[in-house]
Amino acid sequence: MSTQRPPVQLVASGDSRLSANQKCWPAQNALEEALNNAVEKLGYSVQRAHLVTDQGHGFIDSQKRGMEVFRTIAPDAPLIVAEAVWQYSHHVLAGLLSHQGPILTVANWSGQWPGLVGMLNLNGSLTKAGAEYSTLWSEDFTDDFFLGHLKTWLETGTVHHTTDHVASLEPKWIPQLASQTGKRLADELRQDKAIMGVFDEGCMGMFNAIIPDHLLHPLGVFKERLSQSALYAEMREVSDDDTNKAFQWYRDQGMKFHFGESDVEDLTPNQVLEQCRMYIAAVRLADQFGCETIGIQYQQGLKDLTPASDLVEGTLNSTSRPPVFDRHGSKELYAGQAIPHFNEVDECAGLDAMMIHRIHRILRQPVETTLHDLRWGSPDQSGTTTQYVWVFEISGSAPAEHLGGWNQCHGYRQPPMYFPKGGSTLSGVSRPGEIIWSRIYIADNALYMDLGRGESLALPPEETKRRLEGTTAVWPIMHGVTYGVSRDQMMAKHKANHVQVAYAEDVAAADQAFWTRAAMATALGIRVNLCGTQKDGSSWHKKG
Ligand SMILES: C[C@H](O)[C@@H](O)[C@@H](O)C(=O)CO
Repeated sequence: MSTQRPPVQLVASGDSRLSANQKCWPAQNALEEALNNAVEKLGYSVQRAHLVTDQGHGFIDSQKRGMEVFRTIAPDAPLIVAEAVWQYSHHVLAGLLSHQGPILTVANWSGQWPGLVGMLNLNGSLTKAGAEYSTLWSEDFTDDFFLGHLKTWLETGTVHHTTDHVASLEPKWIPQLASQTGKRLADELRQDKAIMGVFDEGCMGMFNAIIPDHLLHPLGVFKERLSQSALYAEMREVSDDDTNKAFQWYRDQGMKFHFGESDVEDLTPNQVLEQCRMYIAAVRLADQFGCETIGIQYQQGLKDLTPASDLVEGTLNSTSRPPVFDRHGSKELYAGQAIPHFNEVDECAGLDAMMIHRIHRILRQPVETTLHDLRWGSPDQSGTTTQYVWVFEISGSAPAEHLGGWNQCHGYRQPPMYFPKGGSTLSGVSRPGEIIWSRIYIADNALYMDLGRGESLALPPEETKRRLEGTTAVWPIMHGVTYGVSRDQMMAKHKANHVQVAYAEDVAAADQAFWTRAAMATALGIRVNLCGTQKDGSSWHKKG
């Protein structure tokens, strides 16, 4: 039956780090086997467009390799991009943008490696580029949701997901006070302007994370393009005394570093000292260039020079952090304030964080915010809730305030396959509370914001352990619930790399912050989508 039809082509984009590609290859192999079985059951066949190399993995591991592979693929062939791992979108973007046949991105519903995140990054990048694609996910590729959609794609070349949980915001829905505050804050930003410091744009092929200047400038936000070499040079200027004081500060606050002996496998005090230097250097550069927010790319370039920047990033996002003085020791910089940091230079998240800070400051709500990956999700097995619980997790840091304070924070070594020079994570479990979640993304040459409400839940230790062990246990986690948005709705509408989260004191305060953000974003010209429902299940449009 299958022999009559041309085979579906399959490509797999990977990391650019050989160590990660080799370690994660077995998971990709297992995904492809299950996926091939599903396609074959439906009467079609799959052909891999590139083979396993003598390096011991079958991933496209660079843009160059991606272009070579795509030169061999018939331009109109049906094409699946299958992802079980974190991948760099630019490896395959060039080929996908000129491909004329139907494209399907697929990930396995597994937290083991960030494959879902990799696929979502690719989806966001294709969306920004205006490319047509369909997308699917599955736990074992035998469920009806997956097989039904796969059949449709094989037969018609597209899959449609209903997104009726999303409403395009009409300004008249916004309550008056929130509308006025949001508009005032937007006017201030446009009038006074603000600087976003970007340490090496284009982190890890995240095309979707780069906001084109012509979309950013009308908001009053301008990029200062900084270099990670400048950060490294500034680190070398930080005195041993200042470095040691910062290290002592973490210990005095009760942060628990999990040290070992081996620099290759374990976290060592020297790695943390280097991170303290980086933290001080980053604050000084932010001050020198007048940045309201900064983003450090870190994984490429910096990872071969110094330990990972996560501890730095989480610390910058915390209001309570080691004091930093200028080089002469005369003036404390950004005293009493967090300096919002957008990990992996996700500029969309950076813009969002900047808005959150301005809004939550005025509303006297917690300003600390972070992005997370939509890493995985699983129904709660502890009997605490019947709501679907996401694993919001990011690759190394969250603000200490989210994790319940510094004495609840743990510093573990970053996984060696990603970070050869180690570095401490800023890990822990996010405290329970009401949250506002959001994601800014680019489509149709415009900025969009999806906005929703939800909750960070407390789950018993065994359930937390299950979730950590099902993902990357050394990274910080939030047990996230999204009001009125199911797992598949959340996935289908996700066109960003990350999800941004901020807390508010209670339901009313969170709703107020939600509406004020909607108002500020609208006044800035960002197109806002309200997702899901209020906490009590009622729709957003009835309010206001
Ligand atoms: C270390 C990995 O490469 C991470 O960067 C990846 O899982 C992400 O967090 C992507 O947002």
